[in-house]
Amino acid sequence: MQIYLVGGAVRDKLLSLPVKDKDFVVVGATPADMLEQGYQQVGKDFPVFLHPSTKQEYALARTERKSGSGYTGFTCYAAPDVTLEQDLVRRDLTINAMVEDENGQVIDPLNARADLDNRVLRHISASFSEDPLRVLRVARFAARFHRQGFTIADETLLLMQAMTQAGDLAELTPERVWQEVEKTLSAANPEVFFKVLKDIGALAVILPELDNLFDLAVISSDEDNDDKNNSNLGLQALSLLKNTALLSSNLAIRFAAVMQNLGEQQANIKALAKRCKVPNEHRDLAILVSAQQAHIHNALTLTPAAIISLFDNTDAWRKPERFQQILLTCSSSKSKQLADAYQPTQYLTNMLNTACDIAVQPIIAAGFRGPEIKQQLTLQRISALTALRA
Ligand SMILES: Nc1ccn([C@@H]2O[C@H](COP(=O)(O)OP(=O)(O)OP(=O)(O)O)[C@@H](O)[C@H]2O)c(=O)n1
Repeated sequence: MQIYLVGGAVRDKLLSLPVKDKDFVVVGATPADMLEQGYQQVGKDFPVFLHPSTKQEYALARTERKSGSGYTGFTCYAAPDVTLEQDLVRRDLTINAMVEDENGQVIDPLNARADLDNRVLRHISASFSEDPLRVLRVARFAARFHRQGFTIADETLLLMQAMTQAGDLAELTPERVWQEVEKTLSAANPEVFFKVLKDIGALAVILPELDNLFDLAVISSDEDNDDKNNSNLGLQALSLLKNTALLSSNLAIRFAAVMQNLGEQQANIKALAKRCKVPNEHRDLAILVSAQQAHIHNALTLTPAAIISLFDNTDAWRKPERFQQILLTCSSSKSKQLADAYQPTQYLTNMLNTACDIAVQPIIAAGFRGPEIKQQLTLQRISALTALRA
């Protein structure tokens, strides 16, 4: 049997990027050969094995044909006579179809190196369309490798568009969509993913709530808020995401950034989050940002009572770290200002620290009971903020 390193690890190595997972393809072996050597079988449908000590994935070379609809509608043929080239041809992109042998020699039967060198994301063959998830994967790779200069080949973009128009994406469950979105949110330029999907009509299918924003004009006249290129709320959402990605790698913050223009339509954030099983932390941050951003942008003009309400509504008392995440997400909307020049951050942080200094024990000691305690606390907090502003 011959064993080769394959896929993302070879690609990332050639791009001088850190290699995360190592996948291997095994040519000329049977499942029995693998088990005999101590490998553990993990794939039910595919012959995939874990190495006895490293636990890395070793898959027998296989050919795949789509036999029905859905994720499981594949016929897979793995046998010792499947060649390396046959295994590579069934894959998605040329840059993902190079291997490295045990001596570190790159083997490239599909001539993928040229695409890697020219920074092109190109599908390998028409069988790309057998897996609709690949439409999202290509958009994700475009987001991840944008900084390295990668663009999608015209013919690949056309195929992705054709697959979308043919309704292929309906096969994707919301959970699989979210898995790709989540992976994308950690990419260097997550906004590119959404832009690619918008351009080919796929965003309307997988995230219609976000897609609708592209039909809504930007109405704010706030000078330093508006990038002239942001003619609609969708484009503006993408530029907010772009700015936020420069400020934070936190996925909840990045998710809240791209959702924040749903503003008035928080029901849509809830619907999207429920359908896609978005983690609660992400959902809650997105809802709070979209609900409170207008108040936060105007923090310097708010009355002390309104500031205390803001802290109540965001539960800043019990969750000061999340409150900082809300501020960070809001700060990214000021595209011409750096985040540390966003005045509400320092201002509200000072206010919160001051209000938090009011202790509850003296209020109880003074004889207040039940709901009166909260009322007194609020009054004293408001007085403290009024004194601070004076
Ligand atoms: N829908 C898919 C999923 C995977 N692959 C192939 O399987 C390899 C491994 O897949 P995966 O680990 O998901 O992706 P990587 O390319 O390794 O990228 P990442 O760094 O995101 O894991 C890919 O390189 C690609 O050759 C494919 O052709 N079609």
